[in-house]
Amino acid sequence: MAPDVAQFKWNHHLPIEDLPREAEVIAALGRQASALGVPQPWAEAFFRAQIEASKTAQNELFQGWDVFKRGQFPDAPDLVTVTRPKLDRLTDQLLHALAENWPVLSDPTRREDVLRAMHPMQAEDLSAKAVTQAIAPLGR
Ligand SMILES: O=C(O)C(=O)C[C@]1(C(=O)O)C=C[C@@H](O)C=C1
Repeated sequence: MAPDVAQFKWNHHLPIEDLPREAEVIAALGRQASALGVPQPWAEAFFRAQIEASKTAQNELFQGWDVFKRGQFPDAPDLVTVTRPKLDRLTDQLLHALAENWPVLSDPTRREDVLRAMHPMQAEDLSAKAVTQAIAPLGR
């Protein structure tokens, strides 16, 4: 999703960081998480990490586009009507997956297993920095 978000922001010369949006997303997720049995502080830290990883990925894209003086992306989807609703659906799925797997995620003796299970993420189209940020809460 980060490239869709970044392309729209590039086209419209918008900053990558949107703190009011972050606060809104985190507050809503914290409430929903606790209703599903995932402690609110843990859920907030987890989703904050996903946001940090997203900003890292977007900044890395911007840096490359700056170097090559990239023009507009003609096919960038609209952030408000297309990409954010998609992100919201994905985030909701992620929240339910966390709730379902909470017994394992909250068991300190399973921490190594959880981190090992995240290894395939390294092969995805994300920098090591973004991956490390995204999975950090799982090792705490
Ligand atoms: O919705 C955006 O504008 C995004 O870049 C996504 C996102 C997020 O991960 O939720 C990430 C960074 C912004 O500061 C706000 C939100």
